[in-house]
Amino acid sequence: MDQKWLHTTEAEVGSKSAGLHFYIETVEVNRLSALAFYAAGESHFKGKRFFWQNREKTFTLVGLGHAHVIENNGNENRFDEVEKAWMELTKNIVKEEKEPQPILFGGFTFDPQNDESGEWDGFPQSYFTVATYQLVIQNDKAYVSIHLVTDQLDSRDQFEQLRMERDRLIHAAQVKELKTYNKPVMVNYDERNKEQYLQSVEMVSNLIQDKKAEKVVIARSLLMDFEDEITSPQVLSHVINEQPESYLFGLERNDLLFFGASPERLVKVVNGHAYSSCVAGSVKRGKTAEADQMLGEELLNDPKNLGEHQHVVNMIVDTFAKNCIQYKVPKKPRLLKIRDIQHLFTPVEGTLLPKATILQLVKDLHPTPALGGVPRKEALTIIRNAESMNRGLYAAPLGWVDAEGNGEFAVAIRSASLKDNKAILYAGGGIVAESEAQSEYEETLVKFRPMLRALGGQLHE
Ligand SMILES: C=C(O[C@H]1C=CC=C(C(=O)O)[C@@H]1O)C(=O)O
Ligand SMILES: [Mg+2]
Repeated sequence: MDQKWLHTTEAEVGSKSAGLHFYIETVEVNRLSALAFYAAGESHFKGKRFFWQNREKTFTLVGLGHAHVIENNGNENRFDEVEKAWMELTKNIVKEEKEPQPILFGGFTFDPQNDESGEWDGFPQSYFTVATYQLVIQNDKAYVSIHLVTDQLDSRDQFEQLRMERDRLIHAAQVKELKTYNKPVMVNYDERNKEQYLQSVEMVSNLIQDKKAEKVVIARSLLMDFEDEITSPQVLSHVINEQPESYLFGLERNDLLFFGASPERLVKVVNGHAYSSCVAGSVKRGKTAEADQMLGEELLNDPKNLGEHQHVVNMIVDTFAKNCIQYKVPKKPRLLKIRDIQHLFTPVEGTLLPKATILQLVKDLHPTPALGGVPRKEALTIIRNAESMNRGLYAAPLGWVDAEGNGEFAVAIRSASLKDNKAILYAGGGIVAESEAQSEYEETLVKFRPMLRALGGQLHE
């Protein structure tokens, strides 16, 4: 097996009382399949895996096993708690130039105050892990790191075992031919609470006409039953093959897999520079190039969608104004076209003030009016009352941060959760005064498509 040893290091980490040691060993390996690496963890690490790929496909991350878990059930302070725990764990780590560092991957649920029972029962409000085996593919190079966080001073034997398992995983992932996976066979499909959703949209749009709020994003869910149990490499393989223009993600916790293909960045930080994107306002793709262009032109000039969009721009710009030395934002939105849908899109970027961190930005930005509404607090109360579901990680910040404070979070839309032989898909849309229930309903159908397709469901095409 071709692999180049890069370095092994050890640091004393954690709060003083914890007395923890963080052992890291990184090797560079010949190009391998990220999905095959993930799949190689099927028997040993099921329920403790994650997969992430950025929109540009320049960064792929896979985690198998848990070296360390940071989770909590806080509300407002949950972002600070995760940040503090992560800083404590990594403060003594010596950074090796040009090599991936330990990465913390996970998400914050959409709304800790939602107590609706369902597939998210028992899921922490913040859930982050450092993988035992971390695969990073970037700049055409692949790196596999072993992470061990332990209170044992002499971990040589344990580490030797970890190396053997690492070599097995690498070997399994250096496949010549990629495995192909069948589509799941669906046996039942249920648009849950469709009537209630239509009524909620009416009700919320009336509230907005009465000036009780300016914009509120209302979502619904769809249930699919399958003949057999589905594995997470199986669904991820379809998402990877079918949704090239999006952030691709999968996060397992026990018997739940949450996965999706989101076009929307919440925030990315690279060396003190921050990037966000306002994505709100939608229309379907056209069947021909001309029809597609016409639909796009209409979207760029449609007051209802421009209204939906502007709320997001205003809020993200305010957040950047507060956290940045300088920032820039284009005057007008442009189009973001993905496989099934086109959106209004405005990128925002800025140079961060020294005290601003990625997790503080996530805290300030979540939920943007593309997922929550305006005013934020009123919108969240309306959502809690109007939606008969718990969003869990749907529409929530999901992503990663490293020890230097670089990282990226997407908003986990176009997503679904999977347990045994059942999947629940999520989609919503921004309701404003001009919203009509039927066309909002149709917009959610388009937004369900990516996950519906990945799961072998019927398509309204
Ligand atoms: C809430 C969702 O989409 C948001 C992102 C882009 C466009 C949206 C819209 O036009 O309504 C939504 O704000 C979803 O896909 O479930
Ligand atoms: Mg919309």
